[in-house]
Amino acid sequence: MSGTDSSASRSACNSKGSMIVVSNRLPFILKRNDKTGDLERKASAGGLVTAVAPVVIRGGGIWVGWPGIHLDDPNEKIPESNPNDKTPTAGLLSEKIVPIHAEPKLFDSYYNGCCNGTFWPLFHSMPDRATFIADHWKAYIKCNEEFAEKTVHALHLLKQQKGKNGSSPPIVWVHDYHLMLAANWIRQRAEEDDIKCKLAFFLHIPFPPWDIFRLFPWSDEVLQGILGCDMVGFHITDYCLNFIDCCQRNLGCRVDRKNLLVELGGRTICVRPLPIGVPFDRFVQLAQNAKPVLSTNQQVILGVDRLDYTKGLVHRLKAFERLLEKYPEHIEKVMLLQISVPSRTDVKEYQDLKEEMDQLVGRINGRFTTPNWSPIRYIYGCVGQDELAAFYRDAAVALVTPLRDGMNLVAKEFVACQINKPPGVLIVSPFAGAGEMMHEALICNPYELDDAAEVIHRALIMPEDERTVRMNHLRRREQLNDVDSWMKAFLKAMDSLEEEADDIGATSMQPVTIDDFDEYLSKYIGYTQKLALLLDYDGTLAPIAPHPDLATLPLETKHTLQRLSNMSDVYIAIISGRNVDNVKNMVGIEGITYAGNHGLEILHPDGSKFVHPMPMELQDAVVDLLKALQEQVCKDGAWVENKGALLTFHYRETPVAKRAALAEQARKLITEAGFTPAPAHCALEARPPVEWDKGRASIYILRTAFGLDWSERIRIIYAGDDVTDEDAMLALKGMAATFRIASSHITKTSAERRLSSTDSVLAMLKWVERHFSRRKPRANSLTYKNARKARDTIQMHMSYQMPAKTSPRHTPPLTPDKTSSGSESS
Ligand SMILES: O=P(O)(O)OC[C@H]1O[C@H](O[C@H]2O[C@H](CO)[C@@H](O)[C@H](O)[C@H]2O)[C@H](O)[C@@H](O)[C@@H]1O
Repeated sequence: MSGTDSSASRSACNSKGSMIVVSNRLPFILKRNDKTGDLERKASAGGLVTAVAPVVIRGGGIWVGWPGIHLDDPNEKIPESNPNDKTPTAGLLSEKIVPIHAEPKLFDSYYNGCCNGTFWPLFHSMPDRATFIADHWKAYIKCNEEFAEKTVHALHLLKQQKGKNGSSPPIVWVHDYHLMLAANWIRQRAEEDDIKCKLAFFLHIPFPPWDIFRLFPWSDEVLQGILGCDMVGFHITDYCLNFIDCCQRNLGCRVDRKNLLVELGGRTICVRPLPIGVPFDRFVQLAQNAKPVLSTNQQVILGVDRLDYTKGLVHRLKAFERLLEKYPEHIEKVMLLQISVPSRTDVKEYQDLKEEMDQLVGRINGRFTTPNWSPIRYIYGCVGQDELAAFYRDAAVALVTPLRDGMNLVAKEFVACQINKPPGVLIVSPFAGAGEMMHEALICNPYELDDAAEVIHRALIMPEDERTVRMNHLRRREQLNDVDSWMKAFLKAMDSLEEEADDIGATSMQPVTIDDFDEYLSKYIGYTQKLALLLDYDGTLAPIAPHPDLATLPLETKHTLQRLSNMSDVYIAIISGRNVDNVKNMVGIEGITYAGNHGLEILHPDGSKFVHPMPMELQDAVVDLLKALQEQVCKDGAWVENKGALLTFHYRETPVAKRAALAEQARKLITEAGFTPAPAHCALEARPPVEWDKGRASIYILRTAFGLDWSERIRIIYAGDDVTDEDAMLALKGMAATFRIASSHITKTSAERRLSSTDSVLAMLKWVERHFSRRKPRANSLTYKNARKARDTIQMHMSYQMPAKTSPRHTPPLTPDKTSSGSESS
């Protein structure tokens, strides 16, 4: 028995039957010892094997697969594992192995021809790279028959061992695109032999949309083969829906998209998203123990991939080149470390890709290299687990930008190894399964080189607190959803098959009764323990009025907010462009957080205040600008609101015909004074040249003001109506449900949803109230004590600089800057 004894394996063996795993390869490969001529096992350290092998071993199950070598004598005995082997497969006795033997030419046609020449590119939505050759397909059928036959043999072996009235029926779990036909034959043969079993299939690569899938001439057979199972698993819901769509269109199956069910020949097949994870704790351990291998003070951008055309490596290098063109400030400051693991090296396409990569690396290095620095360090080869963990741990940015990928475990391994403080940033392609769940990563379309360069730039300059919040979320999710929990989810799905399979008739007829918030927010909030509500004031909570003093909070909104503020699990901050005392006055609720001047001042519920430091020259500049605006543009009803650190030039009461000219004049004055003019509703905000906005303020509030314990499940909602709210929506992208309030469609927004008015905001708040209403009121102010502690301990990193009038806005340092920390006063 191996040392690995996962909780998934223990739960699998409480009451369940055995498991037979069927995969193209066994969980180890056989090699012949050059000297002795004996066969030896070479163990696999992959995450999948780590999770699945213990379950098979503990349940007395069997593994069916190809041993990685063509044996002259198919009866040659499979050796036991080496006594020093500590990997999870060590306990898999040779009697629990059923090896596949196939004639080498046939196997080549099946494996290289059909699996990797046809299904691999087609299922990755790259049909131009796919070949459709009848002989390859015939070989695929033959090999799948062989796998099915050997699996039925394994079922017989189990039946003999357990006796006729033994435990519950075994689970037969067929893996991946190599074996899409096997399940149907296993079912038929098992039925003929009167052997009961539950059949499952899991696809590790994407399942393509119908328009791509139907290009395969024998696509119906593939679907029928998979539908031989009771349960079919994919990484993400999109692939499930693609599969269901194909079943309906190709085979005319009755389907239920809501409950993910397909009906064929009187049987109901459950389709389930089962996103795979990584052995999180193992990677943490590796990262803790690995010695540093990167001796550089440059920011390292890391890429780790098999050298495969699906991984977008050429696009990645070009995006990096674009970054250096657009942002030369990164020259000599950053380095792209690309590790490309050799793969399918005897296939022409892969050889061509290697050639292209070699040339591109040479060209980019040739173009940008300086005497002290080369932009790309390229490793073509394998790296050990320890070294890999060190790369993951010490990289500033991980670039995971495949053109298409079933899941992508590099993204997850990177996150697991990010144990350093402050952490790095993950960039993921939306075309990887990982991109669907890792919301807090920066999303980057690898095809759009300019945008990719922008995203890399954003990652390189991302403030420390934003990096920390994003990485905390990412790590927590991956720790919860590690490979063991994937295994558990699979076993649970197999357990509940009977109940779910009965549902198709009943559920597909049910009318949809849920409203918009139910659809969007309940999915997002789910069983959340805590909710952070970040709300803008003017135009969001209060309708726009002719004058700021008249923009009062509607009573119903006030009462709803009041009740929400008394709920133990709801945390509220009002984040406004008004000055903080003014907005607190307008809202008039005690015990919540107020941020004024777009977050430059933050008033905590306990009365203490955070004030972003404002150097003298900037204070003087505000006074000068106020004077200039008052003297030159405060006419025809226009006026300046003096908010202390900030100014707003209002022209709502100016006749429409005169507004544009007046606003233009004001814009000039604001720019000349070294401030940034930001358009608001009939107003121009003069924003100081500081890297602090509603985005940074939101992150600060979430991290410190609320005193939240991030090991709990926390959800965030942000709502705002203004361009200044876009800063927050961008900073919270992927981490929050975001609403932009606008009466009509807006083209440029980072928000996920639009709400048409302040009335819709109230409706949303009431939805939240209903959702959380069964919880107890806040007992004491312990939370705020925690918050105070958190604020006291956090290092704020911000600095001001009065820029030369034409220079870009100042970027705060990435390392703690003790001389310019924000001030806290009670
Ligand atoms: O961040 P917010 O809470 O949305 O504040 C943005 C600005 O709101 C106020 O001005 C706007 O609302 C006024 C009242 O409805 C309206 O008269 C004006 O035309 C709007 O621009 C406030 O006066 C500003 O200080 C805020 O920056």
